[in-house]
Amino acid sequence: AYPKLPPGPKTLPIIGNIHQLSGSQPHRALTDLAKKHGQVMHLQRGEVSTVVISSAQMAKEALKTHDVALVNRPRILAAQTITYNFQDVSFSPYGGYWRQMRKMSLPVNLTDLVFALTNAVTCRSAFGSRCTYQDQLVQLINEIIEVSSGFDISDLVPSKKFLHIISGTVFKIKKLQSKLDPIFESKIQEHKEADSGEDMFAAGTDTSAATVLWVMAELIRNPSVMERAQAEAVIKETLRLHPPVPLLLPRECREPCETGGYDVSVGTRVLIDGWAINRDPEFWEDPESFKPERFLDNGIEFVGSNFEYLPFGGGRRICPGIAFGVASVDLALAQLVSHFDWKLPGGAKPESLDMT
Ligand code: HEM
Repeated sequence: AYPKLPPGPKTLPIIGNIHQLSGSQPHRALTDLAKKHGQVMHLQRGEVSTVVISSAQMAKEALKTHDVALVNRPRILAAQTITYNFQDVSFSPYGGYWRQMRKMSLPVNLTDLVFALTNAVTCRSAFGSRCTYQDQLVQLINEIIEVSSGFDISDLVPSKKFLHIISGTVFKIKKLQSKLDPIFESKIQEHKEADSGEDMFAAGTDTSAATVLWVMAELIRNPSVMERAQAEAVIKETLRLHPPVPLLLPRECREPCETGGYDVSVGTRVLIDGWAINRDPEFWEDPESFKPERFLDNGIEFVGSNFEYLPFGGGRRICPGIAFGVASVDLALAQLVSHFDWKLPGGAKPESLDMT
């Protein structure tokens, strides 16, 4: 017998439904289609048979009941190339290697990391871009701090120039300068030649950064929230309305299963529309409004046990970076919100912010 496929829009020859998904925000197109065809919907995207899930109840079936059946990722070409044949966590097939990779942890030198962080922040603010020579720069800055501490002979006996030469200080400083200059030169050169596209791309795809920016946008539009900002509730509400990975990462069926009464066969791509689910009026009162208060006492957590809230996905392939991601967002926001008042330039109205 033929498998019982979920309902879906009519397909065209060869392309199937691709024409209905063009544009930069497929989650919005999928959410609109699901309103017509249902919370479990079938689409043909070229050769790829795809099931789209757009409700908490169906997401629970997919991520909990059928977690093992739907635990694989599709073999996306870009991922295959960039990760040298799926050697990363996100796209490696389910199995021993993936399990090992998820567990992997390394000892770190916290001092180096913190230094690198503050340096990276400074570097980005000063130059507007990432530092190619960050390691060398950190090393150089350490040495510069050492010779600038005011305890060098040249600082203690400033008038006796010959001492500065004999002690080697002058030579040391000149050497530091000769190492530092080319780094600054190359930064200036890069800046002149910059096609800022790459940077924009990096920033746009960085989940934590995207979250911080969305929080800031929401706080500018909702100044009263800014005052009584309960950081975690604000972050949760922002991730509800603006999940940086709105369709989670795609799954691929590895064992036949049934979702919502429909058959899902091996090889079918399964997309979970977190964006639609996070805004489902059945669960969320006034779902389009930014109201962090709703998270103060609803007990909803990031960890994927509430299937009406899926910013980090769920099941075995849930995001392993939740704690890290939330901490980074929290850290950045604490700096931004507590030290500055934020308004739009030129007296622009907060309502004029483009929230798409
Ligand atoms: C606000 C920040 C972040 C958001 C919203 C986010 C969201 C997500 C989502 C939706 C998935 C797909 C889960 C699924 O398929 O059910 C995912 C997977 C993943 N995330 Fe995150 N993420 C964030 C930060 C991070 C950070 C900081 C790291 C690493 C330090 C990270 C590492 C990963 C990895 C490795 C996977 C693939 C897991 C697997 O396939 O087994 N994420 N993330």
